[in-house]
Amino acid sequence: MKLAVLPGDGIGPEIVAQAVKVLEVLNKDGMKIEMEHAPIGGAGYDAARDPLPEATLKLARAADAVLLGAVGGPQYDTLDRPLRPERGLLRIRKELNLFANLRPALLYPELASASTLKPEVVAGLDIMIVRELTGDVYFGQPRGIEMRPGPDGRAERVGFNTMIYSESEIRRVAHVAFGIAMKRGKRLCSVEKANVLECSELWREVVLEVARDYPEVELSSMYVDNAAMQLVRNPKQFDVIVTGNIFGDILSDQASMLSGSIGMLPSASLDENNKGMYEPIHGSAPDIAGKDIANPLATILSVAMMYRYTFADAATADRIENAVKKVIAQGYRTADIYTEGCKKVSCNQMGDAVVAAM
Ligand SMILES: NC(=O)c1ccc[n+]([C@@H]2O[C@H](COP(=O)([O-])OP(=O)(O)OC[C@H]3O[C@@H](n4cnc5c(N)ncnc54)[C@H](O)[C@@H]3O)[C@@H](O)[C@H]2O)c1
Ligand SMILES: CC(C)[C@H](C(=O)O)[C@@H](O)C(=O)O
Ligand SMILES: [Mg+2]
Repeated sequence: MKLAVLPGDGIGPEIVAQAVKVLEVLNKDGMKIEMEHAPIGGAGYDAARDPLPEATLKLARAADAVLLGAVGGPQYDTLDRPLRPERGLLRIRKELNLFANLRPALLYPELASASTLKPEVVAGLDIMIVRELTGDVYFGQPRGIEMRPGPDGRAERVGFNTMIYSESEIRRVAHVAFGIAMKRGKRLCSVEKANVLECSELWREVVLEVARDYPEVELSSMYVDNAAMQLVRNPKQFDVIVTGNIFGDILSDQASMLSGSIGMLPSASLDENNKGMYEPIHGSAPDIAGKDIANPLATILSVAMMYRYTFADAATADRIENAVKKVIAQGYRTADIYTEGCKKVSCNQMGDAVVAAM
């Protein structure tokens, strides 16, 4: 297996190094994963004046899977938009056609007290958010900032983006979500804003059409503002959520806090053949970068997802997830999930603890 490893920026290299330790253990046990590192995001810009250097994209295309840390940082925020780290991430998702982004929010029982919500609200939480990843307002044209006449007739700046979905884009991600629901609790909630947006109206219609192929799945629809509220009021009402790119981005960060920390949520971004890119849902966390205090578990759990979805090796995925369960049960905590009485560890120490638990 060939794995493209793209650490990126900020805490990216720190957390990816811990996931690489886990992969090295698997290699020692005979797995044969060939890892090749390449720059992306700000690191890509620094190396090649491109947030997605040609060589990185070539490596990612040739690889069986991609492991990514995170991109972005304040030093890049004033670059022209096409040169910004985030654009490199969006481009690799688009280039590899990774339209289905799986973001599981799962609460490890010992972390109930790390969540900012009451333990009884989050205990037993297990939600899968399926976020469409290559469409929506992220990629819609036209977009830009330009001068237009203002209310007083004088020119003023106007910023605009386009929210757009075709029925084929909605249909393919809906099929992925229904398929996942079939393997879980058979309940799917489609989240949109059909009361206001035509784009969402079409989303709702197409999801209803796809539902005919999955009579066993109980489908509901919810407006995104209500969904944001319900996720905090009673998150356990959800099994699988399917939603568009921007709503999924926001709701998954929100859902991450139900599991104790954004540092706990992994993700898989898949194409139609389950080839994929794996990354934590969080960003490069510039505020804690270089301090060896970031939580690497979301990245390590992303490696488990890689085994489950791209390599179809559930036993290895279980092995990694069980090691994470074990270190949490043993009381190891990075700062973001620390509660009194636990063992506070650094990013590196957490990686070592997972390796020891394998
Ligand atoms: N997929 C990605 O690469 C990705 C995702 C989100 C944001 N970003 C980028 O990251 C930069 C920072 O964005 P932001 O601050 O809005 O979001 P962020 O996710 O980087 O950080 C938000 C907060 O969560 C904390 N945090 C995040 N990951 C953590 C971890 N593993 N362990 C402990 N704490 C963690 C951070 O310290 C910060 O306080 C921006 O440049 C943004 O564009 C990248
Ligand atoms: C950095 C940004 C482009 C990205 C997104 O919005 O998709 C991030 O927030 C994420 O959730 O992966
Ligand atoms: Mg996000």
